[in-house]
Amino acid sequence: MAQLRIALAQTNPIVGDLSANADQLVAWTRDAADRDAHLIVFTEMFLTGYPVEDLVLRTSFVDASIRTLEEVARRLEREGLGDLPVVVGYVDRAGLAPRVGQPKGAPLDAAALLHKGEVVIRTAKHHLPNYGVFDEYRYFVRGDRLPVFRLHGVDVAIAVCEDLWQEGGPVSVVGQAGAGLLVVPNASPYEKEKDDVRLELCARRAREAGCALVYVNQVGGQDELVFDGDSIVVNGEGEPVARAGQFKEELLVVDLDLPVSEAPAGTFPYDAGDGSTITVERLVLSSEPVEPYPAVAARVAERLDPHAEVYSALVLAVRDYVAKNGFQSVILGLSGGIDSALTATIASDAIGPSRVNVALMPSRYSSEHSLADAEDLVARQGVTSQVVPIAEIVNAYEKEIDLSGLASENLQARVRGMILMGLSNEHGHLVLTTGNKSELATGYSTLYGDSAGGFAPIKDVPKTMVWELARWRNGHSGSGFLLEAERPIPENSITKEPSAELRPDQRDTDSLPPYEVLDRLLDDYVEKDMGSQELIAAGHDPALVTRVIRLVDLAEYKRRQYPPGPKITPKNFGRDRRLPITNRWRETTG
Ligand SMILES: Nc1ncnc2c1ncn2[C@@H]1O[C@H](COP(=O)(O)OP(=O)(O)OC[C@H]2O[C@@H]([n+]3cccc(C(=O)O)c3)[C@H](O)[C@@H]2O)[C@@H](O)[C@H]1O
Ligand SMILES: Nc1ncnc2c1ncn2[C@@H]1O[C@H](COP(=O)(O)OP(=O)(O)OP(=O)(O)O)[C@@H](O)[C@H]1O
Ligand SMILES: NC(=O)CC[C@H](N)C(=O)O
Repeated sequence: MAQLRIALAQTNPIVGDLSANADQLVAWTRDAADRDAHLIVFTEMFLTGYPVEDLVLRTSFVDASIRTLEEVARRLEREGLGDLPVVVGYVDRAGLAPRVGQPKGAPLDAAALLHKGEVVIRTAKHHLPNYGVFDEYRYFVRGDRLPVFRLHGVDVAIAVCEDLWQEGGPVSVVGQAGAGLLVVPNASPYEKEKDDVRLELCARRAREAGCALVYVNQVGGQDELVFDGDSIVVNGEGEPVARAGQFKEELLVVDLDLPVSEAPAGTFPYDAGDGSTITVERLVLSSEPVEPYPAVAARVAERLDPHAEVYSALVLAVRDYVAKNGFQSVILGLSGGIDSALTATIASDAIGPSRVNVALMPSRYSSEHSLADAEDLVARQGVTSQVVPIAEIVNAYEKEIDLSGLASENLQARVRGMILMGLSNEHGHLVLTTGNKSELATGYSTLYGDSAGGFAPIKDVPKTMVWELARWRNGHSGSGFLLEAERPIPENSITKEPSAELRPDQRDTDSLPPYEVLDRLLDDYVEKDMGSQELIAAGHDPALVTRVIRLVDLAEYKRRQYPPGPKITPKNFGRDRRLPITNRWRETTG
């Protein structure tokens, strides 16, 4: 056996900023070298960021990715870091080396090994995820090899993200190739409770391969996705030996005792068990085991509880959307209700209350407690507020154009949307949209009104979870967020009955069933894709099934115009659920 110290770079790359990502790579590699690591592993497509979507279809982008990789290898050598091998993800193209059956030049979701100023290994993801939020058949061709490099006597194999999740392919030949360690760069987006799935997956693959496994995941927000980190190291029996924290950058350093190999270098084809042939390419970097040294205690970070996890995902998503898109501040309409209260709190926790602006915009139908509850939140959190009464603006509008009923109700929401966009234009604030998933599902929002804005932090949070998160946050001050206030959300905003206040005494339940009933039905229809017969068989009221399905189906056009917001459930509106707007398919109940 031989010891190796592995550094897992759980980093937050910026999509498209290749030079900033390269700078990060050098800085983290220096840190790993200072901590005497023998190998550092970065995340999938770290140099380009992930996902880069149609950027990979541009030759200039792929060229820049390859050029950046080669430059950073040379730079590491120049800066005295070339002796520390670096595994890093980037975008390459097929055809630089012969690959059977692949179009020359098609993009690859690639990983490389950098050593002594050179790119010594180039490989690519074999299994391309093409479900849920992933579209990788559109972008990439598959890799067909498993590189194995000998480092201080230990054979280390490299595979990329989805290769772990599917049977067959490179991971299935790791055991046959006799590797002593498998390292896997990942970009695995967050969804509730996915950390349990990942740990189980890593453990199973390690047992199958009979070797330790190092799983390095990205962290940070990228449009609708948020990456939670949760990098993991398991031993050959599948037992966890180290684990990074969630939603934070971290250089996780772990010492492993690994078997020494003497297999000869060379290239060998293996039947991968999925109809493909995987070529194992062996390279020897160094055969001499390192002198035994005192191991550092590995960190096994505690898991966040389910509410802390979702809340942290939302906070990180807002923080990164704001920072990565160059905003200094945000603005939202604060009604005294729970949706805008939770959105304001997430924003304060993400960027600090001094950068959060709220507009209190009472109308002729606003209840007294609405303004009082909104003012209460402002006082608790110290956000910057302004009161803009809308009654006169609405009156002036109605003097010129005759609107009644719903059209007149919606006008109020639209006037508010216009005020927020005006303040955004004037001061450069990002407008946060406050709708939750139950409203998005049923179309319970006004186009160009409360659905206006730039980023929608709680759009994937069902209303019942909005209340749960608000209660959780009030019970967890000092959880490491930027807002220091005790109980930042007014109790009244949590306990009062929800109302859009667009007409006197309006209640959400005038148009919608109680949210506990609605959310259960939406979960089955939207997330589990059950048809009407199945929904009724599952115990939902048939009349409600017909009504709610209709609302959901007819609201597709609204959802397409809704701002992006972070995915936290297994199926968000957006990348996970794509339905035609012009669509006459209706579920029947009989
Ligand atoms: N297929 C389609 N493709 C493209 N556009 C389509 C369309 N069907 C209708 N439209 C357009 O959409 C318009 C109707 O949509 P929209 O103007 O939004 O209005 P609408 O959906 O009719 O009304 C808004 C609903 O949301 C509720 N609301 C409003 C504000 C806040 C809250 C809350 O509590 O959060 C609830 C309100 O009580 C009401 O039930 C039509 O006039 C038409 O122009
Ligand atoms: N009086 C108001 N002042 C400021 N903003 C408002 C006001 N009323 C509504 N809004 C904005 O419009 C959004 C939709 O609010 P509305 O009251 O119609 O329904 P809601 O979904 O119950 O939201 P909330 O729980 O935040 O009240 C609010 O979240 C808020 O951003
Ligand atoms: N980037 C990837 O290949 C990610 C796919 C994988 N199933 C995950 O969510 O972790």
